[in-house]
Amino acid sequence: MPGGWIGLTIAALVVFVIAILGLSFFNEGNGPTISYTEFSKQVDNGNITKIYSKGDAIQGQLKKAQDNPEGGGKYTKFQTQRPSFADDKLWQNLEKHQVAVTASPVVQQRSFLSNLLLSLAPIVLLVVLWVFFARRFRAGMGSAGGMLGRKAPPKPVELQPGAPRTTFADVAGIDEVAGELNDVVDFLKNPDAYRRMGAKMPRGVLLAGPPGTGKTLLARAVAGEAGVPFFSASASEFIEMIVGVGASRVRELFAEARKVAPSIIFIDEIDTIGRARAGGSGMGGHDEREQTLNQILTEMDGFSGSEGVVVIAATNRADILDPALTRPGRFDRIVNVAPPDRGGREAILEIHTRDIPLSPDVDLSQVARTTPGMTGADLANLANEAALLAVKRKQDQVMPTDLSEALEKVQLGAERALVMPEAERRRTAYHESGHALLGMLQPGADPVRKVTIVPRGRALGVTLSTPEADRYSYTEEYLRGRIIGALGGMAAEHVVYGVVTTGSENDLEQVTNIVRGMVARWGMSQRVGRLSALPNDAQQAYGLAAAPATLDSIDHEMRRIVDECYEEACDKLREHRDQLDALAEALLANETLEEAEAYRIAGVKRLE
Ligand SMILES: Nc1ncnc2c1ncn2[C@@H]1O[C@H](COP(=O)(O)OP(=O)(O)OP(=O)(O)O)[C@@H](O)[C@H]1O
Ligand SMILES: [Zn+2]
Repeated sequence: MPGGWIGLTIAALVVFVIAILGLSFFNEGNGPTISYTEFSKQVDNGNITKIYSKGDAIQGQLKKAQDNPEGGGKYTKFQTQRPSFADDKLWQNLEKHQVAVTASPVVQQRSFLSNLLLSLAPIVLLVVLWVFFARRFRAGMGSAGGMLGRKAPPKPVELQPGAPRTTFADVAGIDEVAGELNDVVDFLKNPDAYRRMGAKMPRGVLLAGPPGTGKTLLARAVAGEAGVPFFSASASEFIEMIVGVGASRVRELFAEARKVAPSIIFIDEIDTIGRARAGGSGMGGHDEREQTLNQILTEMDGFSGSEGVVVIAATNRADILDPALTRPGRFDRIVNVAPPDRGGREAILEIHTRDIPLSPDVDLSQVARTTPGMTGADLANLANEAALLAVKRKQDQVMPTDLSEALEKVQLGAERALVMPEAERRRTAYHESGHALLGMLQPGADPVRKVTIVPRGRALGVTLSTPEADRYSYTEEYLRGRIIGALGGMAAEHVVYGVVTTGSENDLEQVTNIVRGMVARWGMSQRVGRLSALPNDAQQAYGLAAAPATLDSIDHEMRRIVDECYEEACDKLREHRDQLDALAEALLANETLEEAEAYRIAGVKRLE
């Protein structure tokens, strides 16, 4: 247990310091140490009154004070050491000068230092005990730390009862996300109602999204809405500490939170400890990470679910997280926090200019239009920079020019390109419109729920289609429709620009998966026939493998189907070009279109 050796180290240091102090204290009392030559001279001069000797160590007193060889005034008391090889007539000399000599036997006496230590032993014991109990006591209070290089752990931030609370009103542009967190708030407000019904609440919520999208803000808002204490820690702080401390800090944090439950624990940057474990245990830092992660998982497993402690974690790398973290009963609720669209940006700007006097000429919706790609943090920064400029210029209001100059500054200062070039936005708008329009036109296809050109992860835009009800099997027509829809983005770029970009990688992956299944697994190609032409593991274990000729025809058939679908996609888009244009323009203006809006703009009646 680290506490033990930390305590011992401290005690040892304390003893050491006291010993040094004690030594110098004793030295003071016995005067400076002078050379034996100097001592002999004083004896010859008859300037010694008495000495005390123990072995060859001599302490003594002068008649007349001499200049201190160590500097700092005069001395009368001194000490010195007689060299073992000295063959002077010391005794005769002392006698001659009538020096009083006292001596004590060497054998029975311990050395000066051990004498000192022995006399200090009770004190040392007390100090050790004190340190030990103080540490235990402090650890029990959940705030150990501050001693000897041990980094003081972050103190849980509880919301002060009187302090202004963060609420959902402070969060804008991510309404869906706030909605998803509403039942967490509800639960925290009234855990008893849930307990009575035997309902289990999610223990962990994972907020996933790029930096600055308001994940921390959201977690605070959940606490604020529910009026419960908020404990915040950053996962990286756990592993910066010395080995073994990360896990105990986690334990402390959860213990504190349980004491005041219902409450929220927020763990930022969970990916720093929650990365998928690369096989095999690595070096020290690695183990520390794992121990800390395991402790978090253990604490979460320990929840009965009705204790009312909800853990909210944030990451911008949800893709690399250890699957153990997202298992049921842990962070089983993943909430994606995307950068805001135009409407969202306007709302965020409104929040962050609440306390800034704006000139009536300032049009926030115009500012929102010119800031695609910016996150809530970027916009908060923008508003602040504009206010700073206005102050510098001694204006009493923020003018449109302040905002546009602040925007330039913010964009220049930001490392990443905040704003997608207009040409690329337009191309993305066409790409997504292609997916969406073909999805709408395809009979039997899943309805288009949402189209957006707000980037998510590595995707520049997203078209979301989900079925009305669960599907258990698929017709060939449906699968072709899916392929056509997936090729819609590339086809739209082809039709509108005549060239294609790299933006269709994921689409093509999806297409390949579907068409491989059609040809090699589901018997939808006459040429390959009704057989499972890509053997599964079990079949392979029996040595079953597709013949080269079969592989050839699979390849041929996959290409044929995809080529046919691509032709059809391009033809359809050419035929419905004005609908495609209308969708793309609407996307450029609004960035996100919901289902009803999208169908209305495309002029397509939803096929039931
Ligand atoms: N949706 C939003 N509405 C209002 N303000 C926002 C929003 N998103 C971010 N902000 C502003 O940006 C600041 C920083 O956001 P926050 O720290 O919550 O982002 P984050 O997603 O936790 O970022 P990181 O991943 O870097 O920790 C907030 O304090 C707030 O002022
Ligand atoms: Zn696409």
